[in-house]
Amino acid sequence: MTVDIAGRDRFADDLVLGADPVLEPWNRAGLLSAADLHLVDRLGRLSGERLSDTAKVGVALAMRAVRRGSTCLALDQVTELLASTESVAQGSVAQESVVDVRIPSGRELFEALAVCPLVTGSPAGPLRPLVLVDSEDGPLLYLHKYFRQEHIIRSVLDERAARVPDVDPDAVREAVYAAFGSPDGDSPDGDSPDKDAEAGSPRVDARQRLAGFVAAGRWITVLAGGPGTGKTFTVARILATLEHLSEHRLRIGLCAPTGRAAAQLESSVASYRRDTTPIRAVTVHSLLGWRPGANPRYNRTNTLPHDVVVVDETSMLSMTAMSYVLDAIRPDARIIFVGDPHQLESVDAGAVLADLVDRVDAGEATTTDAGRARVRDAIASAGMTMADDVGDEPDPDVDPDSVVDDADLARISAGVITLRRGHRNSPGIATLAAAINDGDADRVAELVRSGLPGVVLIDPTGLDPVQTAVTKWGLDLQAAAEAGDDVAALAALNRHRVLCAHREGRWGVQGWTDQITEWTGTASYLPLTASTAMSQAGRPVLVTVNDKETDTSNGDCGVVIRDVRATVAPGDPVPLTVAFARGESGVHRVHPARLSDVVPAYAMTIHRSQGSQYGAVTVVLPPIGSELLTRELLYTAITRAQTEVWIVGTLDVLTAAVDRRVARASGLRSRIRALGD
Ligand SMILES: Nc1ncnc2c1ncn2[C@@H]1O[C@H](COP(=O)(O)OP(=O)(O)OP(=O)(O)O)[C@@H](O)[C@H]1O
Repeated sequence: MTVDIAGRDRFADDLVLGADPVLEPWNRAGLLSAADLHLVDRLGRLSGERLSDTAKVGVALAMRAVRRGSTCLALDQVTELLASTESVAQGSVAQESVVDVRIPSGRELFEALAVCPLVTGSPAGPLRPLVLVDSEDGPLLYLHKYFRQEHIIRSVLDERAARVPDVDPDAVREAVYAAFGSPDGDSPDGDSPDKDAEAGSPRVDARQRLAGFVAAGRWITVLAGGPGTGKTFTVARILATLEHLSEHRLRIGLCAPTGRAAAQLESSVASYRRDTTPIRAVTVHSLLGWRPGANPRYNRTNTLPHDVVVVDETSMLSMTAMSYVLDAIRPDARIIFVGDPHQLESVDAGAVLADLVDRVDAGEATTTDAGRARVRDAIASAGMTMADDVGDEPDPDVDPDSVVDDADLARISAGVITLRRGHRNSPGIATLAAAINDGDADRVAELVRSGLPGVVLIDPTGLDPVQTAVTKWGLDLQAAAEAGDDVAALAALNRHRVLCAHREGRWGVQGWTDQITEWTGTASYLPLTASTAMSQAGRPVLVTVNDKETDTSNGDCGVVIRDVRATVAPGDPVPLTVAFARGESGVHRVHPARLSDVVPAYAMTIHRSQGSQYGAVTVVLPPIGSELLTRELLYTAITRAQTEVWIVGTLDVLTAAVDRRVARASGLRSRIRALGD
C-alpha cells in the first residue's frame, strides 16, 4: 500500500526516532502511532522472546484497533480497514512524498500470531497478553484485557437469557395494564381514557406496552429507539409495572454514562411517574463506585443492592463500562439498557449497544421455544398482531407499527424491543433518519433534493440562509439575556445549535464560534473563549466537568444573563449570572466566577450533542476523506433537530457519509472459539 504523506508534519509528536525498522515505515506513513510501537517494544521485552516481523505488525495493529474504538483486530479485514481510514496515494505522486508499506494478508498474520510467544506463552514465563480466536468474521486478535471483558459480557448475557424471572403471567398482565393501560382503552390505574387525555398524558403505543411485558419477563431487556420515541416514558411505566409486581419496595438504580444524561434521565422519569417518590439517577461510574485508575467498588463479589438497574444512553457506554455493569448486578436483579443503537458509539473501545442488537440478528442471542411462545402471548396481550395473522392487503384498521414480523419476534424473544414511532422529530427529519440508517444513499439524495419538509441542504459557498437563522438566534438570546429574562433566554438557547464534526479549523467548532460572533455583531477584539464568554450577557456556555458544588454536570448548557434580581448600587452595572434549565420549567442560577470549566456553546461537536435535542440544528459536515464522516455521525447530528435541520455540505459529502459506517471490530456479534484450547 502506498500512503501519501505530503501533508504530514515531519516533526509530528507521533514520529518515533530510532523506531523498529519493521514498523518505522508504518509510523512514518501515519498508520501506526508512537503508542502502538511502544506497546510492541514493551511486550517483546517482557516476553523475552524475539517476535517475527509479521507478528510485530499484527500486535501493533491490534493496539491501533483499540485506539480507534474496536475491541479486537479482525485479521481478514486489515487491508480494507487501513484503506478506508487513511489517505492512500492515488495516481502519480512525487516519490519523496509517499511511503510504501507491505500489508501482510490475513493468512500471514494468522500464521505468525498463532506461534507468537505473546499468544502462546513462552519458556521465559506464562505471559500471554494477546488472545487469538476464530470467529465467523475470521480470526480475531485481542489484547487480553478486552478479551476478558468481552467474555464477561457474553457469559452474563447468555447466563441471564437461559433463565427467566419467576412471575405469574396473570399478575404480569395486571401490572402492565395498570401501568400502561390495556389495549381496549382503559387508562393506567383504571382512569378512563378520556380522563387521561384531558390530563394531557399521551396514549401509550402498543409497542411501549409490549416493552412492559418483555421487561417483566426477562432479566435483561434492551429498549432501543431513536430520539423522542418515548423510551424514558416507557421506562417510567416499566418501573411502575415492576413495582406493582414486587412484594417489597423495589431498590431502583438509574444511571447513564454522563452526568448530564443522568440528570436528564432523573428529571424525565420523575415527570412521567405517578409515584411522587423521587429516584436519583447517577453516572455509571458513581453507581459502580468506580474511580479513575482503580477497579469498581461493586463487582461480582460485592454486588449492587438494586433490584432493577436502568442504564440510559447505552450507546455511549464503553465495553469496559458495560462489562463492569454486568459483573456488578445481582443475578436476580433486572437490567434495562436504554438507547439508540444507530447513534455514535462510545469514545472508548466498544459499540456495545449496537453489538447487543446485532448479535440477535446474527442468531447469536440465546432464545428458547418456551420463550418465544411466551412472547407471542405477550404480543397478543399488548394489543399487537403477528404478521402471519394479517392478510397481504394493508388493513386501515391495523396500525403497521403494532404488527410483529419474524425478525422482530426473534429480537423481542431475545429481549430487544425497538420503539419506532417518533413523538418529537418532524416527520421529514424522521424519514431522512430512517433512510440514513438503511444506508440508502440514493434515497437520502432523492429526499434531500425533493425538498423534504424541515430539511435543507446548504452549499458551503452560499451560507446566507444559515446566517439569517443563526444570527436571529444569537440576537434573540442576547435580547432575553440583557433583559434578565432567564426563562426566555433558556427557551431561546434550545431553539438552535450549530453542530460540527471537528473541534478545530474553519469548519470546526472554533471557526463557527468566531463566525457566529461576527454575524451577531458581538465579536470583540478578544476571541470568544471560556472567560470572555462569561463576561457577556447572551453567551451560551457548555459545562465540561461534573461539579457537585455548583450542581452542574459535564454537558450542561446554560446562558449568561443579567441578574436583574441582584441588588446593585445606583449607577453600578447589573451583574451577570449563568442560567441552566432544570426539569420542565425550573431554572438553576450560578455565579460565573464559580464555573471554572466551561466553553462557549454557539457551536459544539456532534459527539458532545448526543442525548440533547434542539428546535433547529445547523449540521456542518466534514469534507470527504475525513475519518469522522460516517453514517452514525450524520444520523446523530440530524436527529438532534426537532423541527428543522440545515445541512452544510454538498450532496456528494452527504451520500459519502451514508455510505460509510463506523467500522468497529468486536467478537460480541458472532460466536467465537479460542484457538489452541
Ligand atoms: N405513546 C405516546 N404518544 C404520544 N406522545 C408520547 C408517547 N410516548 C412518549 N410520548 C412523548 O414523546 C416525548 C418524548 O418521550 P421520551 O422523552 O420518553 O422519549 P425518549 O425516547 O426517551 O427521547 P430521548 O432519549 O431522545 O430524550 C415526550 O414528550 C413524551 O411525553
